[in-house]
Amino acid sequence: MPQATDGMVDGEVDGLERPKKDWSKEDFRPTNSLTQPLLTDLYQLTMAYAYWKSGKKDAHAVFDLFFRKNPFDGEYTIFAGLEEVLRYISSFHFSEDDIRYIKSVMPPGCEDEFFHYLQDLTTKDISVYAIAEGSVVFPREPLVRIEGPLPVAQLLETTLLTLINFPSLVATNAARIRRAAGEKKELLEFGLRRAQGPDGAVSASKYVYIGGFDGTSNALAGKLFNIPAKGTHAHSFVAAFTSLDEVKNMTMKHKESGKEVDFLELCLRYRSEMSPLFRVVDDAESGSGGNNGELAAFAAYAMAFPNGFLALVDTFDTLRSGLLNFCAVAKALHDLGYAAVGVRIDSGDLAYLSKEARLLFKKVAHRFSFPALATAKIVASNDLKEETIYSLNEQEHQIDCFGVGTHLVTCQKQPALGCVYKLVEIDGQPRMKISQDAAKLTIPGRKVIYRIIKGEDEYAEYLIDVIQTVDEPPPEAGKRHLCRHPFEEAKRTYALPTSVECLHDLYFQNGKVFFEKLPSLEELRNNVQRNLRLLRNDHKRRLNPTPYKVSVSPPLYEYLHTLWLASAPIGDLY
Ligand SMILES: Nc1ncnc2c1ncn2[C@@H]1O[C@H](COP(=O)(O)OP(=O)(O)OP(=O)(O)O)[C@@H](O)[C@H]1O
Ligand SMILES: O=P(O)(O)OC[C@H]1O[C@H](OP(=O)(O)OP(=O)(O)O)[C@H](O)[C@@H]1O
Ligand SMILES: O=C(O)c1cccnc1
Ligand SMILES: [Mg+2]
Repeated sequence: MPQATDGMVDGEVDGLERPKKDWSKEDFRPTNSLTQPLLTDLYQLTMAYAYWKSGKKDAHAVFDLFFRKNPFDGEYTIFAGLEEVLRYISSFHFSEDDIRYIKSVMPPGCEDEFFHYLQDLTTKDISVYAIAEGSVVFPREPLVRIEGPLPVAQLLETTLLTLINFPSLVATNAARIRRAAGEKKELLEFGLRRAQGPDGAVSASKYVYIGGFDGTSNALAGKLFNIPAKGTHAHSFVAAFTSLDEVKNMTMKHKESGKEVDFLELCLRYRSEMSPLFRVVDDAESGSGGNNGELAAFAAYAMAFPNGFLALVDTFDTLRSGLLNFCAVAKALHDLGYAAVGVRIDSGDLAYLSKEARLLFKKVAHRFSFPALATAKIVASNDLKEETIYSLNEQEHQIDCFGVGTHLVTCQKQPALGCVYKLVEIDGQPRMKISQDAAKLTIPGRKVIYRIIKGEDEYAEYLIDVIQTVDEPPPEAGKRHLCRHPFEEAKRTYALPTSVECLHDLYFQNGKVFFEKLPSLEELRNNVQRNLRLLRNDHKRRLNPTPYKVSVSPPLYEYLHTLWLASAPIGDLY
């Protein structure tokens, strides 16, 4: 049985050096077999037919995928899902069975030749430009730019959106919870049972790891993505033991000497000696102190995992039973040469109970010459969310590890990110979706984003992003660059870059994925932390964060406004 040195029972992957990702060894297909060309809205297929029918099958289209508002009342988003997009695009193909189905649902009268066209359709003429996965991104920035034949690029819309919206949302949620908890705390994802189905769960486990969580209870996600799989135990394990008789006469050997002792007897002796510190009268017969079933469960778990003993202490009474039973078993383990790990608290006032637990650990550590107990790990769970963690911080909690499930994986505070996919150019002609609401205008044409960075090394920070047309020269380090608000004329600023990063890169062309540009999950996780370090604190704070500036270059401003005026009809008042 693999055991974690940090006490959580965990999978073998943790603690091992992770080898550099070798993509050639992978079957580069979508993780979820539901990710296939038919996983789209029917209207993509009907539009593809109408494009084909009207002679637009070879029109060259450019689509931008972007969102308009950051989630969770925040001012940043973590971009995630690109690898799955590439897995999907590179394996895109309609099966014969798909074609039969499409024929059956398309309006009657569609020409047969279209279905032959669909059957032979590939993404070999599609190019995918994107921002690196794990980057911090902002409203209106094209996260992905798809170029290629109109019907094919159109058919990708819905699937790409579903492959990016949830991953980016849940990775952002995780990054926010990491920020609330602080760098030093351990964060575990416990959401599988409450997630929106198997894909919601597995995706969440993957992307919250990228966002800054340390591990997951989801064993399949651990296996699929090499994420540390970790966990404690449930209330059912405690409830399954009702009396001390169930672990009576079980002996345990000393780790070094091999000397055998009656483990339960040792636990009972310590419980009795410790009970005054817990202000209970310990009487194993009447059960007036620590609950006997609970002690039996803890003893059984400790015997199974002597190096990884972490007890769920809130089944009966955290202060009077759970913590007492834990300390007694921990001391018995200590006598046998093992180190207990800690406790999990899953109900009640988590700040108060964690502080009381720490005090009791310190008292027992001192009284029983058992110093390691003073720093035993305290895990907390129970409906945790970002706000609760901030509140627990204010109350000076003593929690070392947060187990977070429902709110994290379902993104209860904001259950969807609103990425959209808009046509911005066709056959070299710019396209713009006009709206009364300036925030909803699309920025036309093929564009690229530059991120202007101020300062170096530990003083480096993101200053402003500037969207330009692909033909413009990039901003240069050390040269003032004029950046304009995309829609408000008076809002302009000069920015002086110390360095400039081009955010877009080419990831797929001529049917080939540029694997050398794809990071491993570990590298993605590091990329998120690097990006967040470079983002100023005022953009990241919880309350009323400052919006990060996303600007356009003067030529793009002119281009966009000329097109806007040309496209907006003029009214006639009379
Ligand atoms: N000190 C605290 N400050 C702020 N929120 C807390 C604190 N302690 C716990 N919470 C949160 O308060 C909520 C308590 O949930 P709830 O009222 O269901 O109580 P419970 O402890 O689960 O009780 P029960 O055992 O009766 O189900 C949880 O969402 C938990 O995360
Ligand atoms: O509260 P969440 O953030 O969703 O975290 C996951 C929850 O799932 C478990 O509870 P459950 O009652 O299902 O089982 P248990 O017996 O292990 O507590 C765990 O104890 C947490 O309370
Ligand atoms: O391992 C745990 O403690 C765990 C796993 C899933 C859900 N709640 C808790
Ligand atoms: Mg629970």
